[in-house]
Amino acid sequence: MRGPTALAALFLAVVAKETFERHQVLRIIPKDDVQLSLIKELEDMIHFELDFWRELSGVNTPVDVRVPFHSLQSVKIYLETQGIEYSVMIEDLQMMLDEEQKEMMSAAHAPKPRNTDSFDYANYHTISEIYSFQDMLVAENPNLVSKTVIGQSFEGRPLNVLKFSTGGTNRPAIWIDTGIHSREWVTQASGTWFAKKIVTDHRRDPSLTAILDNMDIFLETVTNPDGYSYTHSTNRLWRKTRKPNPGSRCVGVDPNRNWDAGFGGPGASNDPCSQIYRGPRAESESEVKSIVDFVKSHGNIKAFISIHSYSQLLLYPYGYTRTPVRDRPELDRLARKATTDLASLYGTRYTFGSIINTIYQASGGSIDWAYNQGIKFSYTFELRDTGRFGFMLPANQIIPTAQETWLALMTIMDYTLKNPY
Ligand SMILES: CC(C)C[C@H](C(=O)O)[C@H](C)S
Ligand SMILES: [Zn+2]
Repeated sequence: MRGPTALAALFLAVVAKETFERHQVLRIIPKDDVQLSLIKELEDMIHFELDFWRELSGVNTPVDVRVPFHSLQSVKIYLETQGIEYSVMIEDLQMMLDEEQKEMMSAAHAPKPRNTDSFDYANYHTISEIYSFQDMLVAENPNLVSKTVIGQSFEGRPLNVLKFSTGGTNRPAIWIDTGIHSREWVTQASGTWFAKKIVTDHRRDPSLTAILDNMDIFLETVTNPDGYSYTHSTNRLWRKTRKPNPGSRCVGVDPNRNWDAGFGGPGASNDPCSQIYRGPRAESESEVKSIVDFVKSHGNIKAFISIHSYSQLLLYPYGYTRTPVRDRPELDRLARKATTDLASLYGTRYTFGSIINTIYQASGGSIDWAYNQGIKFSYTFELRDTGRFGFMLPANQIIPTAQETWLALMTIMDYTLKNPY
């Protein structure tokens, strides 16, 4: 594209992008139930346009919230007059975004990778770069990797799933998804790294070879493509899908509240403007329904792992109820071993436990649905970090994050192989 059209495109790109000058991310620590309800009231003050990065959970559990500059003074006065302790986690969000953009722009000038060996795993990529990576990986490894399109997003993008298989028919399988929340960029990047790792280590790592001699792995790396594309084009902090909500000016459904598991209960919102809007009905989002249909038609998925960021947590069901799952002791033991193995590489410390006891109540979540389908080893990861950068994790942490997470994934996959059910 040359001349005026390129200039117009650049102008549109600059104009279209939402900016976050002097937005701050505050970390609020509610000390008691009174302060919890005061923060809940803050969440209901929609004119403040608060974006909760970590939802309200319990006493002494941090709540992270992005506060637009126009609300900053009022919110700080509200907190201070109520004696609610807070700290500034991110001073100026736009400065972090500019830094990230600069890194991406310099990486974008690098020559296009001709193969998956020269792909730049240490940087964030656009959806088209990830799609072409997927096609290169398939082309380079026809005997191990294939691509299945399990459906289309609302805006018509393919929902690509990479299948890693050494043969057999309908073997027991592992499901891994990354990027269901589009702003959690380290997860799509880690998923891309996982895909290459499987190909690199197959026939070299005895544990992975044993897994692939007996099981298949299904990996969806861009699980919310419309949202991911929107984080590049318009709003870096977009979390939901991009389907308009009839009767509302607000767009999108939280794809991790849209599953048929405790759907519509506490821990989701019926407000289309909420970041945790559950949608008009369970499985209303094609990005969710496509996975549901795929898992049901496959019928032999033995582990379901959904990867998010941030907070460094390994979570198992349930999120929608305090009732412990039947397999809680086993899931807890496996989570302990997986997080220990993860920490063995760089010392990254994870907390583990059930969703509702470890982070907050969340209804309509993917792994609750998977567990209720009979998929015992259902886990949600929350990757790095614990809030210093949050969703804006610097690209130099992509590979270390992926490497350490892979150790935990191998622990879970190896255990699944050795404990058939
Ligand atoms: C299982 C839930 C609590 C995971 C969480 C969310 O969907 O809110 C992500 C970490 S964003
Ligand atoms: Zn998430």
